[in-house]
Amino acid sequence: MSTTVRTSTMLTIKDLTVRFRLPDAIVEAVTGIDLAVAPGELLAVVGESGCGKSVLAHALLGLLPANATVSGTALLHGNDALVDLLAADEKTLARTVRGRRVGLVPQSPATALTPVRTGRHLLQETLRAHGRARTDAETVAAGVGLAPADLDLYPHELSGGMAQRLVTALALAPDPPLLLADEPTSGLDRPLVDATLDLLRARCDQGSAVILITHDLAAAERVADTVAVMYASRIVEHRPAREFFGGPRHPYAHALLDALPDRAFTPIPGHPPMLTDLPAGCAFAPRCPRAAEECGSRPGLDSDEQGRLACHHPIGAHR
Ligand SMILES: Nc1ncnc2c1ncn2[C@@H]1O[C@H](COP(=O)(O)OP(=O)(O)OP(=O)(O)O)[C@@H](O)[C@H]1O
Ligand code: NI
Repeated sequence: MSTTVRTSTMLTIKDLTVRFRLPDAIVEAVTGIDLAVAPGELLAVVGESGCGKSVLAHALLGLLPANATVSGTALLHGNDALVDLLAADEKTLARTVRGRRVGLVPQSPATALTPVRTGRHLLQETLRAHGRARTDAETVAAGVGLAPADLDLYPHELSGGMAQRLVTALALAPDPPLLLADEPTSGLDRPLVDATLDLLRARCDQGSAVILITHDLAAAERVADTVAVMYASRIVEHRPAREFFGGPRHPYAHALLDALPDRAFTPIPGHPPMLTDLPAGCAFAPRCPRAAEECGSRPGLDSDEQGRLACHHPIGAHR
């Protein structure tokens, strides 16, 4: 973990907002996200189910369905030309961005894999498509704990955990400078969880940037440099991992940590709000032990000593 301020950036997201049109409602899936990630940085994006984590990743790669409206900018830096991922056309995204400059470990590996090809075929095809034909598929597979024999299986013959490892290998194979890993450890046993996390960490240490989307706070604690907490489509806290795990300031972030088995193991009462019907004020207020009258107006995401926080009554505030 590192608390140093980085000067270069790999991706700069400004005011990213995603709405889904439904026949009788609008889903406020992602709202006003400002976020940056630097080469060598592992940013963990955490939060309960349905808070907008996957939609954020899909927006960056132009993978949202037709009922979505996206606004904002997402500048991808790096050795290749600067590109705004939110303004780029499908041809640019398909030819130069997806896979090559920005890798995605998708959340649902089973649906992401072509059913009629073995893992070996898929991996070799990916390596070839990205100019890495001389890289051995078995070596890449070994990195995620897949044996050579596993590669000869078809997707339907893979266990959930094996499919998960295969999609991770497929995302890593082109060696993208930015990797979006959406719940890459789901369905894995603890040793494989740790091995996958350490693999992502190693990529960062070699200079890649990784955005790790996870509901597993323990995973984030193991490898993240920075943590962004999402609640009801917005970032509510963002700071270096060391400070975050040492004592988050947002009551929601605190509750998330308290829910961990090796901490208080206390579930958060209630449920997140419906994204079709968000309250005007702080979205967490109805579940928050610190909520007061001011929380009826929504707090801005303001900078504090180490990061950013959106809360009228943060933990550790001297007032
Ligand atoms: N195509 C769509 N049309 C309408 N609503 C959608 C669509 N895709 C996603 N949503 C909604 O957007 C919200 C955010 O979903 P998202 O998948 O980003 O959540 P998440 O944080 O990744 O949750 P999980 O941890 O369960 O993966 C959810 O309320 C979801 O129902
Ligand atoms: Ni998701």
